[in-house]
Amino acid sequence: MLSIVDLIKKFQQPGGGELTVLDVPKFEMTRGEQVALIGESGGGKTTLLHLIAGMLTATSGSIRVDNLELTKLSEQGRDRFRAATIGYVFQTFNLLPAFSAIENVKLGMTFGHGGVDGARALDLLERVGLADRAHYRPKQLSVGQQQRVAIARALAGQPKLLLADEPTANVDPASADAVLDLIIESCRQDSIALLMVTHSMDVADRFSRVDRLEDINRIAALHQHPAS
Ligand SMILES: Nc1ncnc2c1ncn2[C@@H]1O[C@H](COP(=O)(O)OP(=O)(O)OP(=O)(O)O)[C@@H](O)[C@H]1O
Repeated sequence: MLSIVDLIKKFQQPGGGELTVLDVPKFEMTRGEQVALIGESGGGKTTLLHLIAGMLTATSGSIRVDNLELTKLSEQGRDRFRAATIGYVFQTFNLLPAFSAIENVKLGMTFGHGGVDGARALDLLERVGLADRAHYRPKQLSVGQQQRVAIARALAGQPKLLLADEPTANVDPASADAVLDLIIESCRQDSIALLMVTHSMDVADRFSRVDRLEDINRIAALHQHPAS
C-alpha cells in the first residue's frame, strides 16, 4: 500500500545552501501492516512522515500510496489525497482550541470517505472512551484525553494509512499505554496500515516490525554530522 523508491529530500538551509535529509532507496509497507520507525533525533523521521502525507514535496523519487503517485499530484491533489487516505496523529495533538471534541472529530470527516456524520463522530468518541466529553473544548480535557480526541479525529476520515509521530511523547505514562493500545487496536480492527515514529523501546516492542531510519536512509549517519 506504500512504496517509496529512490526518495531524496533536500531542504534549503537558513544560511544558504542545501541540506540533504533523506536518501531512501526503498521503503515499503503492505496493507494493514504495522511498523515502528525509530532513529536518532534529527535523522528525518518526521520529514519522511510529512512526505508520505503529502504535506511536503520530494526533491526527487517516487512515493506511491494506495496506487497513487504523490510526486505527480498538484498541491490540491495532495490535499485531496491526504483527506481521503491518510490519518495523522501529531505529538502535540493539533486540536482546534475553539471547537469541542466532537466538532474536532467532525472536522476529520470533512473531506474523508463518508462525509460528516454526527452519530459516527460520537461512536468514535465512545470508542476512545470520551463520549461524555463530546462538548468539552481541548483546554477542558486532560492531555491524555486530548490525544484520544486527536486519535478519533485521525480515524474519522476512514484512512488507509495512519501516520503517528511520537503520539505518546507528551502523554503521562499511565495514559500512554491506553493511547497506544487505542491506536494499535483501532488500526488492526479497521485494517489500517500504521507507521509510528517513536523514541521509546517500550512502544517499539509492541510492533512485530521495527525499522531503524539509519537502515533505510543512506545519509542518516552523515546528516547527524553535516559539517564533516
Ligand atoms: N523546513 C525545513 N527547512 C530546513 N531544514 C529542515 C526543515 N524541516 C526539517 N529540517 C531539518 O531536517 C532534519 C530532520 O528533521 P526531522 O524533524 O525530520 O527529524 P526527526 O528524525 O523527526 O527528529 P526528532 O526525532 O528529533 O523529532 C533536521 O536537521 C532539521 O533541521
